[in-house]
Amino acid sequence: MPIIATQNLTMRFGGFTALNDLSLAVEPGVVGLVGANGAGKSTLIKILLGLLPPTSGQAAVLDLDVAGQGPLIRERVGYMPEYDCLPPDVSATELVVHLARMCGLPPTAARERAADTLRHVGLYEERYRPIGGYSTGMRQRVKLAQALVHDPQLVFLDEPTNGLDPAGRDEMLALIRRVGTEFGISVLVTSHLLGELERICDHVVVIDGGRLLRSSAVDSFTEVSGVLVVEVEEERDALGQRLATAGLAVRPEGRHLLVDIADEGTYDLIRDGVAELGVGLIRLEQRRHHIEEVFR
Ligand SMILES: Nc1ncnc2c1ncn2[C@@H]1O[C@H](COP(=O)(O)OP(=O)(O)OP(=O)(O)O)[C@@H](O)[C@H]1O
Repeated sequence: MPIIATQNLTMRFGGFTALNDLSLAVEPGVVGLVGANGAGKSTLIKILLGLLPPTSGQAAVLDLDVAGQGPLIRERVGYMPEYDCLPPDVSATELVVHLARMCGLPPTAARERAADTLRHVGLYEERYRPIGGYSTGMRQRVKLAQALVHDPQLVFLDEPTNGLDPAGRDEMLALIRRVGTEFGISVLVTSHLLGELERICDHVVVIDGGRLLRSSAVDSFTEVSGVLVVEVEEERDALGQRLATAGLAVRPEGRHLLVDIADEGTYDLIRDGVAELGVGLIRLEQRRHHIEEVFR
């Protein structure tokens, strides 16, 4: 059963079309929703939560119709909004316990669930301090915790890596992947960066100007290419010259050489070249496409 299905979904704000005849079906797993700023990602999420009635078309989440079953959808779906409106003078614990109580959990269960969830997202002692003093990364974690505290089947995460530095981004992406794999919760995560979603998603939906560009498994975006990545401990350029002299198409990229695979003999030529130079071979693998290349 698809977790999200839309049919000819269109959303107009006055004369402006934010979503244009969008039809898609998404299976459980970690799903990326990619598009430039203004592509319509947040609008789609609000429609899927039953908070914004579409101009036309249908949409269902977990087999529930957004038109009449919004409250049931929101019971089963967690939502991490793009912009935060976290109260600065309460602690993460107080906020998440409060939101768990609002979802209907009894007091003791709400406290236990909040503590577990905050630990899972990586907030420990600091969870007792007021949110006003938190870093952007900690605030994003609080937003993630409140989306997870009522044990949803599915979470919508709107730009969860916004404002994070590279290390913070990596940690957040790893956390999102764990939500999908270890906690068994399906995820719809938005980003304007294709590259970061490629690393953690099973499936990617790309929208542009409110229209569907592509909806496919990440594997099919990142098929192996006909290029080998070769990394040696030293003598990269000498190896490159040898391979070029032997007739191979070779070019340097960063610390590696990229070698076009002509035929099976290509592997033998690389092996012989490395052996003759007496250097250590660190990496020899077929390069995979990156999603970004598909859209370039
Ligand atoms: N309530 C509204 N009234 C008028 N226009 C709106 C409204 N909400 C969204 N839009 C417009 O619809 C388009 C899509 O907005 P949306 O927020 O869905 O984009 P997005 O892909 O989430 O981008 P971002 O990451 O920048 O928020 C934008 O051009 C936006 O200005």
